[in-house]
Amino acid sequence: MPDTPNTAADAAPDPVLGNYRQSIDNIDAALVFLLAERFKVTKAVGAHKAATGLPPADPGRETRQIERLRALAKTADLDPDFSEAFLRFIIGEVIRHHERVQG
Ligand SMILES: O=C(O)C(=O)C[C@]1(C(=O)O)C=C[C@@H](O)C=C1
Repeated sequence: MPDTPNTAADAAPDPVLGNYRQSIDNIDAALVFLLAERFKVTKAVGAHKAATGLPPADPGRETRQIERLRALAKTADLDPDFSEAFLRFIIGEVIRHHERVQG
């Protein structure tokens, strides 16, 4: 996976902190690629919805996604409230994209 090098400002004099930051940078890069893939798919979904007259938002689907993500978060020892807020933020952005496509 391609990555941009750290700036000098990121370089930590403490090697332990430096190693942690290297992992954080790798994880952040993965998140960006994962989000890019998700938005590629939702862009296609938005085009499909516009072409077939489906509404931008599907609240039932969102409820099921959030329920599932909250359960996964608990299993992963991640705060379920944070996970829900994160997913709601992304879905909100997707719905805005869908609405723009529908005009
Ligand atoms: O699954 C859909 O119908 C989508 O448009 C995708 C998505 C999502 O981002 O996951 C976005 C909006 C909907 O309200 C539900 C889910």
